[in-house]
Amino acid sequence: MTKVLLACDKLAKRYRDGSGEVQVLRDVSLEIAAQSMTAIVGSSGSGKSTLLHLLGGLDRASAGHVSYQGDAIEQWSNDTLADWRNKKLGFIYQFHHLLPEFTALENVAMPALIAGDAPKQAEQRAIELLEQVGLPHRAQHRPSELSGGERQRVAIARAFVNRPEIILADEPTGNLDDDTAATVYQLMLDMNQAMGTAFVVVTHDNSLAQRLQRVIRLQHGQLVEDRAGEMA
Ligand SMILES: Nc1ncnc2c1ncn2[C@@H]1O[C@H](COP(=O)(O)OP(=O)(O)OP(=O)(O)O)[C@@H](O)[C@H]1O
Repeated sequence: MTKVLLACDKLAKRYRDGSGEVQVLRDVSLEIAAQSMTAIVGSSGSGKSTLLHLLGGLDRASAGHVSYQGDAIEQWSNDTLADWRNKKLGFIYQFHHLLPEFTALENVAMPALIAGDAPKQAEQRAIELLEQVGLPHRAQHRPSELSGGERQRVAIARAFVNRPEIILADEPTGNLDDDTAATVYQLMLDMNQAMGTAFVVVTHDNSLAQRLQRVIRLQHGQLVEDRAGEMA
């Protein structure tokens, strides 16, 4: 049986605004298996980013549960959550969020240093990852000296530095042209194959989503479709 890494059960999220409550997610239950690749699609405002944030413990649900290997994360303290996010999860965003004053190498090494790795060890791991994403020659460049696709590849390398079990990616190719987006997608598929890291990828792009193993669709905050993609 496949190991379930991350799961949510009857998840709901409501926001209060001036005129009352807005229900952004309702009754979402799903399981993410180890080493799997899942796309979350749906129109703008359907709740994709909200779901990803709840799965990553970046926000708290209004109702329902998120569990990691069977442990309900809402029971954890903020310190435990932060430690879990640093060591077991990787995050990739639409805008790379690289630190502008640091080199590509330093950006990739940063989460390893935060996790307590020795600087030499963190640097060595960052060099290996920059090689894996095809950018060893850009290690000493700052983000402003890199192309959009290169920055996103550095962000992918950074997401892997602490050997996470799962990477949550929010529109990782949303800011790239079609060809660069396809290359970055292929890189994520290759990294999944090479390291067995699970991915949950929020995307607007149905054709890229279709290249993953599983495609989940949200509509008005509800899970309306859960089907196999091409990779299945
Ligand atoms: N902090 C907040 N307060 C109030 N409403 C919010 C808040 N965050 C998100 N929303 C609302 O929740 C809904 C879902 O937002 P979410 O960002 O999850 O959608 P999405 O599917 O990721 O959209 P997109 O594809 O445009 O990024 C939207 O209607 C949004 O306006």
